[in-house]
Amino acid sequence: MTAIHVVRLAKSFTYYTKEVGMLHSIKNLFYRKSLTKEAVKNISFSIEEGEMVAFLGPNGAGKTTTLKMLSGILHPTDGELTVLGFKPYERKKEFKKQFAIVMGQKSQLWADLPAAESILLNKYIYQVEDRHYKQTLNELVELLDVKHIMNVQVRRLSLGERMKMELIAALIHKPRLLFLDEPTIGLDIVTQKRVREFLKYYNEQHRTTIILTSHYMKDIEDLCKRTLIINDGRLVFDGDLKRIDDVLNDTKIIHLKFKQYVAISRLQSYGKIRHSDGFQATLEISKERISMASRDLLASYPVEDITIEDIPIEDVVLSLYQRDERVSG
Ligand SMILES: Nc1ncnc2c1ncn2[C@@H]1O[C@H](COP(=O)(O)OP(=O)(O)OP(=O)(O)O)[C@@H](O)[C@H]1O
Repeated sequence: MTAIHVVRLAKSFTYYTKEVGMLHSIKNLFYRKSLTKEAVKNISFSIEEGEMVAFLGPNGAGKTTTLKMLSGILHPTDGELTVLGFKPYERKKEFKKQFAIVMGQKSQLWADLPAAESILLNKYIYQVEDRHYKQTLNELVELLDVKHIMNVQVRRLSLGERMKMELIAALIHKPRLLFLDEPTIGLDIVTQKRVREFLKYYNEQHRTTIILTSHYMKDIEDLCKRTLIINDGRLVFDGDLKRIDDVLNDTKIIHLKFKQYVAISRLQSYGKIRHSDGFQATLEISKERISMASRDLLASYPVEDITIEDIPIEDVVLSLYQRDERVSG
């Protein structure tokens, strides 16, 4: 079943500029210059129930605006939008019961109370039956290993502990759709991994549709088979991020360590030189030529060590932000 269906969705904001100074303030009483910002420009996509999809893009690309339209906070300017069979902007009670939002940078728990109290409050807001509440709470508490801190004031919890509580509070009513906005931001590597493992397991067990934004590529690589990339309000990539390298990038990186000095000019014919000091060199060589070039380098120069790497996925994604056309992966 399709969870989210979006056709030519668009959102523009009209806002007013105001110059500084008394004279301008008086002028503004009679005349205000209005500007229009097209934050989301005719994007179309569908997400099936149970999918875990990443939503990426540079700052100001239109991610939050899109997520706000999907959750009913903003009304679209144009286009069609169906989420779990509802028009989100109608804000029906039944729709609100079926999704949850977790934001890494903004807590939804009462800071002065233990998380258990906020979670209980959500039970009443979402009218979760006692039996289901106990069952879900036990499952989540066990999976996230937080039994010992359920009654600690939220403001006393570490960032990682708080994020686990945010997840429990968001999932206590078993939403069918979960929006995760930077869920691992600021967490140490071990806790990031723990949160990722939990999300993966939870998605597999409950088939909850999850949309995730994150600046950590590891989150996306580990969790999402599908990534939507938005740039300047347009959808520029829809596919598996692992495939983005095949589609967009035709080079690899080769690191060389020499036993003796090798002049930079002798390496230029192999490809683009990223760095060279005579004893170490880093080159970008086309994927087609990489095996021949490495054989040749080993045979012709006093090579002590050689490693071949893919271009980091962050760099490939960055190159996509600088292009205009859409790419499929
Ligand atoms: N209420 C508003 N009025 C005017 N412009 C807005 C409004 N909300 C967002 N914008 C503009 O729309 C564009 C998209 O903003 P949005 O917050 O969706 O980006 P984003 O991809 O979530 O960025 P970030 O990663 O920085 O959070 C930005 O240029 C932003 O300044």
